[in-house]
Amino acid sequence: MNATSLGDLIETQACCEPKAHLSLSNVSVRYGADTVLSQVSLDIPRGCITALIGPSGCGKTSLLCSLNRLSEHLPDCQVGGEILLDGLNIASIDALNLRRRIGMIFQRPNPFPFSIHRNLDLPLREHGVRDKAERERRIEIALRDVGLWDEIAERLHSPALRLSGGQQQRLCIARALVLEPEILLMDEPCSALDPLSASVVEELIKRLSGRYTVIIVTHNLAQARRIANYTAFFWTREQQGRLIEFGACQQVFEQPQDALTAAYVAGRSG
Ligand SMILES: Nc1ncnc2c1ncn2[C@@H]1O[C@H](COP(=O)(O)OP(=O)(O)OP(=O)(O)O)[C@@H](O)[C@H]1O
Repeated sequence: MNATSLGDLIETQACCEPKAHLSLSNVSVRYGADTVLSQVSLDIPRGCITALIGPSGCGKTSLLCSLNRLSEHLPDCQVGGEILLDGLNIASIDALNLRRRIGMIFQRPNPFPFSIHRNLDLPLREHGVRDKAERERRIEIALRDVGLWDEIAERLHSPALRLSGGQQQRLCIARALVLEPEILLMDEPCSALDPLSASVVEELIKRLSGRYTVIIVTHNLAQARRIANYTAFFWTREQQGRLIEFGACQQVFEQPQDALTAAYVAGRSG
């Protein structure tokens, strides 16, 4: 991998604290006998947006799912190597607590088939927030954070599935935020939305950086350039996904160190 140290990278990215929030060492992902991602070592900077890019099938989603151990629920999936969250191995963290700290947003908005309010109240209850006033406080803050409060405050108890696709996706982001996470994993969060809703969600992701560490999988290279501070480029070699290059977004797009990266970001491959 052609990457400078995190300290060097941070100097070019004033928005970020120089500490790694997640540290990956030799992470690999297998489904049964097939290794689909091999030997990924990467420090994810705190409070920044890191985009994972690369052609279809190179293991971006598999990597994302291993970061909050969602992969444990995928049949035959085995994750090797070490993933540290603030220096602590995620294998040693209780899974419910880990998923509170590391929220996930999927490609297709997936609100629960309940009211808008219950979509946010339920996770709070599940995570043991017993005080109703506290739950209401957090629900309002989360809805304000995603810019939904003014749009839906009058109909909090109406079905979430009646919201537009873009509003549903923002509700799903609020559902993660209401648990006061540190990290948000986003798997192509805009790709199923119409262009206007996609740009609203993209703006929201930009606003969330700084407060949260965001790791976003995107096929939209223009989007990665617009919103990411850092970019990790993956490629499949010998049938295994590999991290080819990681660096400040501008460097990866404008001065890639690897010929594969250069071809991909220029649209000549993948
Ligand atoms: N649950 C699963 N069981 C078996 N193989 C899987 C599973 N999920 C993914 N794979 C395989 O792992 C490889 C990597 O898939 P993954 O979805 O992680 O790649 P990706 O880079 O996110 O692709 P895309 O950009 O198309 O979403 C692919 O060959 C895929 O077929």
